[in-house]
Amino acid sequence: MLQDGLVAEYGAVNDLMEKRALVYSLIQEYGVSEPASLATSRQITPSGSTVNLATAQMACDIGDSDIQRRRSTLNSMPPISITPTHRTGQLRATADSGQGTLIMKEVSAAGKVSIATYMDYFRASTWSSWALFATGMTLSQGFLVLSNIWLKVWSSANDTRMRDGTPESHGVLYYIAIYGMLGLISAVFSYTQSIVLWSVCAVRCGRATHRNMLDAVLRSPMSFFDTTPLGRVLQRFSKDQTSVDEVIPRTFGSWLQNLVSIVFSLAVIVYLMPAFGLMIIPTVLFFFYLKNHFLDTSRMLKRLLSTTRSPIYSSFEETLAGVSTIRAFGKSDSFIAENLQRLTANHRCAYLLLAMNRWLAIRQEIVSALIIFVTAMLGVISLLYGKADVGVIGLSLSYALQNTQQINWMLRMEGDLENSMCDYVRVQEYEQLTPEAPDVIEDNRPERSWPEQGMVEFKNYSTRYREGLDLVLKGISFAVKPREKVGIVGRTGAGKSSLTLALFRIIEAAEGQILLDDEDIAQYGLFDVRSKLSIIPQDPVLFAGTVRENLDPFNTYSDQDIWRALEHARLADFIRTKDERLEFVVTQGGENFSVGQRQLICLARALLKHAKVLVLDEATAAIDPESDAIIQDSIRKEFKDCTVLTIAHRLNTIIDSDRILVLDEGQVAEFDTPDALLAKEDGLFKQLWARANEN
Ligand SMILES: Nc1ncnc2c1ncn2[C@@H]1O[C@H](COP(=O)(O)OP(=O)(O)OP(=O)(O)O)[C@@H](O)[C@H]1O
Repeated sequence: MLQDGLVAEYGAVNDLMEKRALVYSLIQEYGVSEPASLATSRQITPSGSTVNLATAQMACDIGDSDIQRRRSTLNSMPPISITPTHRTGQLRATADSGQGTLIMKEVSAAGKVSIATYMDYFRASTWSSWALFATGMTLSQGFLVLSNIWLKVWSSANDTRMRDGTPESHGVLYYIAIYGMLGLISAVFSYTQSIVLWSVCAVRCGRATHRNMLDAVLRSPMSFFDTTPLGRVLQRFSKDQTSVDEVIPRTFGSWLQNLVSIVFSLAVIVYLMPAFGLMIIPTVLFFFYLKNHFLDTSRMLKRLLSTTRSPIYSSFEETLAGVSTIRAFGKSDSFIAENLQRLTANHRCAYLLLAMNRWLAIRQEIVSALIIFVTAMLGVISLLYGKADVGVIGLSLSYALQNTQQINWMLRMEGDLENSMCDYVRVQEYEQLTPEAPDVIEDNRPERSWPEQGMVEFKNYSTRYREGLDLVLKGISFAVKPREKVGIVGRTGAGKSSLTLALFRIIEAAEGQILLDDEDIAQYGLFDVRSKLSIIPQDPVLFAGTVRENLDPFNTYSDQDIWRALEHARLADFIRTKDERLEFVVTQGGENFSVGQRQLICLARALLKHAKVLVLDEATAAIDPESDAIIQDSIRKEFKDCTVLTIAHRLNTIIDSDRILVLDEGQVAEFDTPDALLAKEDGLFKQLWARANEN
C-alpha cells in the first residue's frame, strides 16, 4: 500500500488484514462497510461477513482508470466480454465490422489532374497575385534575352568595324552601360517575381488550404474519426500541406520560368537563323511523346507513394501508443516485421519513381546532344556559304545549349508539378469533408436562460454510429424530471455512453427526438446545445496550457470562482502546493496529472460552468473510495438544483439516485426508483445488484 509516495505497507492481503493497520482500516471502511451499509439500508443482505478479496483488491488498486473500470465492471455486471471501447482503445481494426468497414481504405485518384483542380489552386492563391508573378517573370526573362541580343549587337558592331576599318561610333562604356542596365532591370523583375511567388502566392494558398482543411477536420462528425486513422490525417497536414506550401509554388515557378525563357529564345533563334525552325517541330513532338509516356507512369507512382506512406505513419503512431502492451505480450518482432513490410511497399514506389526519372533523363540528354550537333552543323554550313554572321551563330549555339537544358528542366518540372498537384487534390478532398451540424444557427438560437428547468426527454429515439451500421439505441423513450438525479446502468455495450453522445449530439438521431425543457435540441446549432450541458467523461481530457485555461478556457470566471470550484473538487490543496498556482502548466493530455486528478479537474470545470444538466460518465472511476465519497457528496450539494445523469459501473454510487434507468441492448429495460427496481422479481437491475454484491 502506498501513502504520500511511500510504501506504507507491503505483504499478502491476509497478513496485512491480520496486522489490522492501514490496509485493514481501508478495507473495513470502504471495501466492506459502504456496500454493507447501503445494502442494510435497502434491506439487502450482503453475501457474507468475511472480507471480500475482490473488493479489497479493488479498493487498493487506485490510480489506474482502466484496471479500475474493468474491476468495477466485473464487480457489478454479469459475466461479459470486456473489450476496449472506442473511447479508450487506440487500436483500430481494418477488418470488416458488420456491414461497414471500420477503417475506410485510402483510395488514390487515377488519371490526370484536371484543369479544374489547377483553376482551384490558382483561385485559392488569388488570380491577381499569379498575374503579377507571370508579368514579373515575363519581363525579367524578356530583359535577359534583350541583354543577350545586345551582346550580339556589340560583337557585330566590332566585327563590322574591324572588317571595314571604320572608326568606333560608340565606346566600350556605351555597350557595357546598356548591357548592365538591361541586366539590372531583369534582376529587379526577377527579384519582384520571387517576392510575389513566395510572399503572396504561396502564403495565400497555404494559409487558405490549411485553414479550410483544419476547419473541415475539426467540424467532421465522429464517424470520420472512427473510420480514418490518425496517420492519414497527419499526412494531409504535414507532407501534403508542405507540397502546397513549398513544392507547388517552386515547381510551377520554375516551369513557367523555363517556358517563358524557351519561347523568347526560340523566337530569337528562329528570327536569326530560320533553318533552325525546321528542327523545332520534331524536337517538340518528341519531347511531348516522352513527357506523356513519363507522366502517366510517374503520376500513378507518386499517388501510390502517398497512399503507402499513410499506413507507415498510422502503424508507427499506434505502435508508440501501445508499446508497453506490445512488449508485455512479446509481440515486438511481429510489429517490427509489419513495419518493415509497410516500409518496403513504400520504398518500392520510391525506387520505381527514381528509376523513371533516370529513364527520362537519359532520353532527354540524347535528344539534347542531337540538337546541339544539328545547330552546330547548320552554323558551319552557313559559314561555308558565307551567309552567316559569327555573332548570330554564336548566339544560336549558346541558345541551343541553353534551350535543350531548359526543355529538359521544364518537362521535369511539369512532371513534379503534376505529382505535387496530387497532394493538392488530397488536401482538397479534406477541405470538402462533410461537416457535422452548424455550430450556431443564427436565426434560431435558444434563449440565454434555456434550459431553465433541466428536463430531459428522449422520444422514440434511435441512433447509429454511422450509415450502414446497426442501431445502438433503438426507439428509446423516457423523461427525466427537472432536478432529478438519475443513474444509468446496463451491461457493457448496452448503450449507456451512446446515450450521452446522443445528448451532446456527437452522434445524430436516426429517428425520434431529444427534448430539453420541451425544446428539440436538433433545431439548434451544436455550440448552443453543447454549451448548455456539462460532462465529466470517462476519459478525462485536459489540454496543454495552464490549470486556469483548462478550467476556464473562455476566461469568464474570477479567481475566486475558480478556487471555489477547486475546493469543491478537492483539488485546491494540491494546486496550492505548486508555485505557479492557477498558472501551473498542464502538459499535453494532462500527462503530469494522475488520471484521478484529471477527473477532478474535469469535475472542477463542470462545477465552474454549473450547467443545468450534468452528465457523469463513470466520472469517479479512477478516484479512491474516500475521495469518491467526498466528491459524490460535493456533486449532490453543488448540483442539487440541476439534473444529473450518472453512468455507473459501481452500482453503489447510483443506488441513492432518485430513479435508475436500466438499458439493455439499446433499449430501456427498466426505469424506476431504486426501491421499486429492487422489489421487482426477476428485474434486470435486481440481478445486477445481486451479482455486484455476490462479488
Ligand atoms: N465508435 C463506435 N462505432 C461503432 N459502434 C460503436 C462505437 N462505439 C460504440 N459502439 C457500439 O455501440 C454499442 C453501445 O456501446 P456503448 O459504448 O454505448 O455501451 P456502454 O453501455 O457505454 O458500454 P460500457 O459500459 O462498456 O462503456 C455497442 O454495441 C458498441 O459496439
